[in-house]
Amino acid sequence: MSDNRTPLLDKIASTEDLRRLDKSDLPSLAEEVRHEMINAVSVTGGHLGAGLGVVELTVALHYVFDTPRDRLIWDVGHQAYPHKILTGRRDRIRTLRQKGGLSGFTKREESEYDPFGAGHSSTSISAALGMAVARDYTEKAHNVIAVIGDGAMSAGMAYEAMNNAGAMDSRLIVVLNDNDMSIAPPVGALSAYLSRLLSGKTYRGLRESGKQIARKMPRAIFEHARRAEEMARGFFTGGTLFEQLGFYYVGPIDGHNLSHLLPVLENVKASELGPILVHVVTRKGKGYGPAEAAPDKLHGVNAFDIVSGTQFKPKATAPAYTKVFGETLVREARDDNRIVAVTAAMPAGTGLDIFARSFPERTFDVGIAEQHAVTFSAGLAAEGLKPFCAIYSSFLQRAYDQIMHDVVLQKLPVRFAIDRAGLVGADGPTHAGAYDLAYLGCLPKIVLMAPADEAELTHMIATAVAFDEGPIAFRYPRGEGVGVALPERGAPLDIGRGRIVREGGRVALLSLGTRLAECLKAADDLTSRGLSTTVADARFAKPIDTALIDRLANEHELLLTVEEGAQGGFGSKVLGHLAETGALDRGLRVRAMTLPDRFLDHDKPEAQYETAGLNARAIVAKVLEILPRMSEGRSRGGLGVVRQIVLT
Ligand SMILES: Cc1ncc(C[n+]2csc(CCOP(=O)(O)OP(=O)(O)O)c2C)c(N)n1
Ligand SMILES: CC(=O)[C@@H](O)[C@H](O)COP(=O)(O)O
Ligand SMILES: [Mg+2]
Repeated sequence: MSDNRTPLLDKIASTEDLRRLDKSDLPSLAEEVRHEMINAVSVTGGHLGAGLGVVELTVALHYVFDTPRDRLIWDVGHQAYPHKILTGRRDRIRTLRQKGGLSGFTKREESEYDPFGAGHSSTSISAALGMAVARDYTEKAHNVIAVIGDGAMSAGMAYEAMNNAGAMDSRLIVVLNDNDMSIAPPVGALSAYLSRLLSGKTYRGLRESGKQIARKMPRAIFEHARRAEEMARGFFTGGTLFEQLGFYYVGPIDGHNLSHLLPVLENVKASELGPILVHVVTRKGKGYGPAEAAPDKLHGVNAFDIVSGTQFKPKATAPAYTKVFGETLVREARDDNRIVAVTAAMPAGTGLDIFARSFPERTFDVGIAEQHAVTFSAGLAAEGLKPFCAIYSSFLQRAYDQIMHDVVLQKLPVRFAIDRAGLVGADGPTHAGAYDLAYLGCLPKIVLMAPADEAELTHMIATAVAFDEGPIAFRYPRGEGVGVALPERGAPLDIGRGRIVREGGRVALLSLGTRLAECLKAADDLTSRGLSTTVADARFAKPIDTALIDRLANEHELLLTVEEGAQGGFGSKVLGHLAETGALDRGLRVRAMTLPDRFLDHDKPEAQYETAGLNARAIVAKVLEILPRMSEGRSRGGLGVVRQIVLT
């Protein structure tokens, strides 16, 4: 608060206003931002701990740098809520992740202060380097700053970017926000290295870090000496990894102490050095007890009670698919010691935390490194183990070449457990599991399954355990199952065989995955309109069950496929098959219902499916849209009664 008790935040419409404040006001401003953020997220839910940890850093960066002219890029973007509050979006902060509201990540369309959109991790240094090189090329002079977390720093892409940046002299500032946490506790040698880096050093304040920078100026002199100096520092003084990669390392700095942060950032801004890495140490969840105490559990939250930190979770009516996966895999692994599990920094998100509790020595968290996770799994499989590589559908996109080149081409029996398949709600388009059916379905010989409910998931896990001939994948959505009884043990399925769930006469709905429940609702509705409807569960997107498809095609007037995936997936395969067999020439009506060919914004999942036209209502509408036309055609041939039935 300022002296007259007007909140400082009320005076800040833009970062220009922030920069007009006296430095002495900044700690109070930071506290206000923190309270504002806690308040907002307590209502909206969202990513809590990461943003709280960078409140002071955010204030300092906008105070020192001339944003948006200077480009500030937040890695992942899940920590950008304080940034949004300070960059003209405070009035909409309580719309975070709600329909029509602010995105939970940075987004170019949303603000000029978001020069690069994110959601997936470890892209910031590459993007920032590209922007820095473009700036130099166009002879501009602004700064480019990437802020990347210690977790995100575990991904290969960050090193690809540093490798490139370290060999160039482009002025680029990377702030490493080291809170010693990923979503789960961080893993790997780099994390251990950062801890060692900290343990030997006390925080550097103004004088020390000022010296760190001053040592490296002026640019002209430094340019000549640069390589020699780097080598000397690297070899003789045991310089940091970052220095050896060609960066100037500044830090470690207490990221909650504005009187340390500001002068260091000012020095960094004033320097003309090539890539600089500022190592800032923060605490995830800072300033909110429950988030500090359990940074993993309060990484992402539902709406919550601020006093107790208790989250408001709707009562579950069925177990989550993720939990069913974790528990089923434990049961399978008790009988098969070749089963091992791989996660890329998402043990709780994928349910492998459950597996890890029973089999810690058979669980491998490789960090945010999906590409490595896949090829590492390929190696495990090559030696006869049964790796279950559990990765969210959208993050698996990262590892496409590894899937093709390291797994599928070599026919290695890696089992892909693809969580968050389909629309995911508040995380929006970056996290939607829309494409796996298309991007995996075109790979030769891969087996691709999608359970209709949680019991089917247990069967598919058993199928994957039993299947040793090559790669096999099963994809399932975020959230709860449908509440069916779970079998004691899953039973392996016949590869490539679907099932009829309900027999009808005129319309056939062929569902892949958990839209089956919507298909059954649609079938009830259609039947009540006189359109007897068969519902089948394809189970396999690859190989498709051609016998089942041919039967549906031969015995019905209209065949609709329904899947929670983009165009080019299961439906395309069915259409291709029917075209090939001549069923289309014989007058069969076929439609593939998929996600639309556009990105869908964050919203509640049910609302997203309504927008996507992939629920019971849309299925019924689609059938009614096609059959009147069909009945008109048929009526010329004497089936006029159809029209009458449909229109009632
Ligand atoms: C490619 C990819 N894999 C996994 C994730 C899931 N994820 C989001 S944030 C996060 C942890 C990031 O840790 P860090 O960079 O240290 O940021 P912090 O949350 O600690 O601030 C993970 C694993 C992701 N967003 N992108
Ligand atoms: C930022 C990020 O990528 C994760 O935190 C993600 O939001 C988790 O999603 P789930 O809640 O579906 O695990
Ligand atoms: Mg971290």
